[in-house]
Amino acid sequence: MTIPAQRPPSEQPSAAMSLRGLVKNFDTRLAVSGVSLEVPAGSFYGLLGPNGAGKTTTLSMAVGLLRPDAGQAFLLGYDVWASPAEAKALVGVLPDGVRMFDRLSGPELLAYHGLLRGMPADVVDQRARDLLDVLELGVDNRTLVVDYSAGMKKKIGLACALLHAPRLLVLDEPFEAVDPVSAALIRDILQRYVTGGGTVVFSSHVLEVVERLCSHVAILSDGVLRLHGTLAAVQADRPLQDVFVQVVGGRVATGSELAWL
Ligand SMILES: Nc1ncnc2c1ncn2[C@@H]1O[C@H](COP(=O)(O)OP(=O)(O)OP(=O)(O)O)[C@@H](O)[C@H]1O
Repeated sequence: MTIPAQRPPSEQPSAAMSLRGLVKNFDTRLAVSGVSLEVPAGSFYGLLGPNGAGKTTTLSMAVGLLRPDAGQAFLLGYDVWASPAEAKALVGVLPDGVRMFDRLSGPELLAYHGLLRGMPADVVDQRARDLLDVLELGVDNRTLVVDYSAGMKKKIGLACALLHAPRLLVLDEPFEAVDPVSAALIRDILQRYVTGGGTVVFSSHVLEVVERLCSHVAILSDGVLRLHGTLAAVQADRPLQDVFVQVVGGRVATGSELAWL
């Protein structure tokens, strides 16, 4: 039976991403415990949290890579599990820890992604060249992606996410392992993308980047959304670092740790 695509009531949903009560257990471990979040269209949304907080699990459920035990995820008005083709056509995803087809070169990987998305070959070719050039990966670089450095893998993953000019970008730690020059370049690309009407949701541990870029912030810990809203409201005139430590709790050093070292 074919399930009809559920068109949103409005052609322009005000939320680019809407998460409703997402839950995920891994065996006996509750990784995400009822996360609900509205990401306004046109926002630059930073998802923060300590290691193991549930950021990757939440984003994976949000984009249809991991089936939730409970809850729903809507992307630009489409239920990602009921209407996956419609939802995924509008979204670019940089997943964390998902294997790419890394026995291809960068240009081949982009061509593969573009053609899989049904884009015309000449458009794929032109955009792939632009992306490889801008991200300094080498337009004619025949190195296989498996042999790329960690930062280069991040950048080719970002290029794959951007290739079809999606309306929403969901990026899991896009700044991890990239050098400062590339990070500045990626910040610039993403800022221009949001200025042009796109929406970005990304996870990061780099608070300075979040503070500089984001219009909205959410802080997750132990699978629970602790705080979310506009950057100004979340900060309330405090450095984001202070808010983060206060919200997630922090171990206080006594000075006697690893005394044997
Ligand atoms: N496939 C899996 N099988 C079992 N447990 C998992 C799996 N994926 C994640 N977990 C667990 O779920 C919890 C949340 O993990 P997740 O990767 O979502 O955290 P994170 O906030 O992205 O962490 P980090 O900042 O370190 O990347 C952790 O306790 C992790 O050990």
